[in-house]
Amino acid sequence: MSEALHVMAAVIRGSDGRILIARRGSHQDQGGLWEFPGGKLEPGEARLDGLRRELHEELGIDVQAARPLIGVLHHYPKRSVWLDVWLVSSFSGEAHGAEGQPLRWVEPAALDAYAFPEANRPIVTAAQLPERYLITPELDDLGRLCDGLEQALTGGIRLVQLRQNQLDAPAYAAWAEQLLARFDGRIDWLFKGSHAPHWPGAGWHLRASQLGEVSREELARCSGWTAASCHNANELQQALALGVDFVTLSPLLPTASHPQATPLGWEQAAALLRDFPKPAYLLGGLTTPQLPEAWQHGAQGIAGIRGLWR
Ligand SMILES: Nc1nc2c([nH]c(=O)n2[C@H]2C[C@H](O)[C@@H](COP(=O)(O)OP(=O)(O)OP(=O)(O)O)O2)c(=O)[nH]1
Ligand SMILES: [Mg+2]
Repeated sequence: MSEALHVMAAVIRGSDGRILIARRGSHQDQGGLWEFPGGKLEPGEARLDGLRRELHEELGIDVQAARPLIGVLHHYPKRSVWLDVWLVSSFSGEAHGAEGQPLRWVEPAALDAYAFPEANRPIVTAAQLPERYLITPELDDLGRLCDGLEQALTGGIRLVQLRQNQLDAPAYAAWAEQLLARFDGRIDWLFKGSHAPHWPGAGWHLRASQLGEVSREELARCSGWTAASCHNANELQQALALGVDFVTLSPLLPTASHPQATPLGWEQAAALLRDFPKPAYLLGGLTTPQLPEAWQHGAQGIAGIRGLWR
């Protein structure tokens, strides 16, 4: 990281949820491609100051609320860049291309249609994913699960992993189909299992032990989000090599569901995520008020069963 160019960049989210992108000039590095506005941090400059300065210079806006979103170290043939990307959720002024660059406000899902530099793939994913990832508790009754999910939706949850380790594969598939029908389009689901789920748009969450078994071809059969459970540097590397969209990293703190596991703690998690260029949710003993701490330690947000249920 020391020799990489430290670049501050912003995912700027307007009040309607759309995201601002700009087109790089043809004379610039990565010219002609779309980017998240920003630029090089100056020597001795604090990160947030650099972000404010760049957005003022390039867009004529003043940042009012921003927090870290994702850090991506990327090696281009001619230079290495550390893209230090923040989410800007409030600003004053009217954004305009102060350097003559074209701008566009885009729905998060539509970002996939734009050509970005190679380093940007995980930033686009981070811009599309929410800050919380709910993992369902194991319940013996589908009706109770539905009631709890309705409450979670009211509380702003929209990304959910169906974890029901008490069910065999056919029973699990039956629940999955009923839940897909019932919550039609309101939840982004990730399912577990030995094969990619075949339902359109359904995601797939791999156990750590599947990282060495699943092929990239099998992963590509999944039309929704792909994710993996990771617990150490080795599993994070495997997840990166396989090419999942995001991971969970656990256990952060002691939990009731995994009492025998040794917790990572905040500092070790932050050290692991510094070198990991994909969105990661911290998991284990966390609740919503700890989100800002998770962001400060390099995470996309938090995942949880009990901590996010109700
Ligand atoms: N701002 C920004 N830079 C990106 C993105 N993706 C990506 O690979 N980069 C690379 C391209 C450049 O090598 C570097 C950013 O430097 P820059 O050219 O924007 O720096 P700057 O605004 O200070 O510009 P300049 O005055 O040197 O032209 O990071 C992105 O989404 N936003
Ligand atoms: Mg720039």
